[in-house]
Amino acid sequence: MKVLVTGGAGFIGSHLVDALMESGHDVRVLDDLSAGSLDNVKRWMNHEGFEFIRGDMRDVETVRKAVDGVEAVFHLAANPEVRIGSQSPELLYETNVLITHNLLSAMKDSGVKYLVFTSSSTVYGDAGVIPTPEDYAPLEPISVYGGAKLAAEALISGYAHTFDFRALIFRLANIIGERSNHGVIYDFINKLRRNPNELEILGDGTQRKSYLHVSDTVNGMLHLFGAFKKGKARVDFYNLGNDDWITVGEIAEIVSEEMGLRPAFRFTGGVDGGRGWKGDVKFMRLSIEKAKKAGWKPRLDSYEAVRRTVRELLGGIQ
Ligand SMILES: O=c1ccn([C@@H]2O[C@H](COP(=O)(O)OP(=O)(O)O[C@H]3O[C@H](CO)[C@H](O)[C@H](O)[C@H]3O)[C@@H](O)[C@H]2O)c(=O)[nH]1
Repeated sequence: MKVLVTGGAGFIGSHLVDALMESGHDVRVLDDLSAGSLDNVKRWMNHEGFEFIRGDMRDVETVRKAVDGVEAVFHLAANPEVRIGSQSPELLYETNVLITHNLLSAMKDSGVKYLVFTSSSTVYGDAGVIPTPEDYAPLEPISVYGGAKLAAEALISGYAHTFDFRALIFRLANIIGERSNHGVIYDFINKLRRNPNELEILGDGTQRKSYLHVSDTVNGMLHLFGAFKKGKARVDFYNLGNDDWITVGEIAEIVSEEMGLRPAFRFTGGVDGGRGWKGDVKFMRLSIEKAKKAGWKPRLDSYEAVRRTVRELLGGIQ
């Protein structure tokens, strides 16, 4: 199958590209390299069946060229920073909603049959039910980022029903692993490299969320896409996460231990009752029963995924 991966030079995208190439698909990547890196895909650069387009999806013509001739689009291009919502809401709109609309607009005049989208747990906001199932309502995001992801989901559903393609939407927990270049583990490692004696922790450290390793994420996406293709649903939704969860304070302990340090922890206190920033969901654990029933389960729990990621980012595991 010939596929387009938007954001394919990014963190999750490049791991997905590895898996797709390894299973013999033809892969075209569209990436503006704003957060991703050519290094992440360099092993495929001179490979038959691999094509790289550097381009910004805010440009409609770029997107139109990228979808030409592909059967499926994996849409991972996005700005993943929840925390910038109060300073740069327009940027989150453009890099999550506008680019998705440009993609849908290009897809309606093309032969693309499937769209796979990486949405986020943040669409649930401060969910009243934990673990939160896919049919939880009302969806009330508390960040501009979560709102942008939900808007993108809604547009995808509307376009899929109107223009006869099928869409699979993943609501991801906190995804971590090799090549990630943002988020709590990356931040803690960098802070401790700068000052090994003290670690600043945003919020009160009790923020508790599910973390899923990128290898489990990509396995889940491809397994469930295979199942989705055999089914009939026009649009379907799956949470991908873990059955357990871990606090930011516990993550700080694991990072310190793996770096061989015993820093003093300095909690900033944060906003709105100990959140790291405005819009930071404090408690997040998704129900993954639907994905499990379809035959997927994570290999690493949240604690194992965090420890493995710390080792990967420190350079121990390639
Ligand atoms: O230096 C830091 C950085 C983060 N945190 C805390 O660590 C937790 C996790 O923060 P991340 O930045 O790692 O991740 P987010 O929960 O904000 O969001 C991540 O997971 C979401 C889904 O759950 C989205 O998909 C999003 O794109 C992705 O970055 C937060 O509670 C935050 O307050 C700190 O205490 N100190």
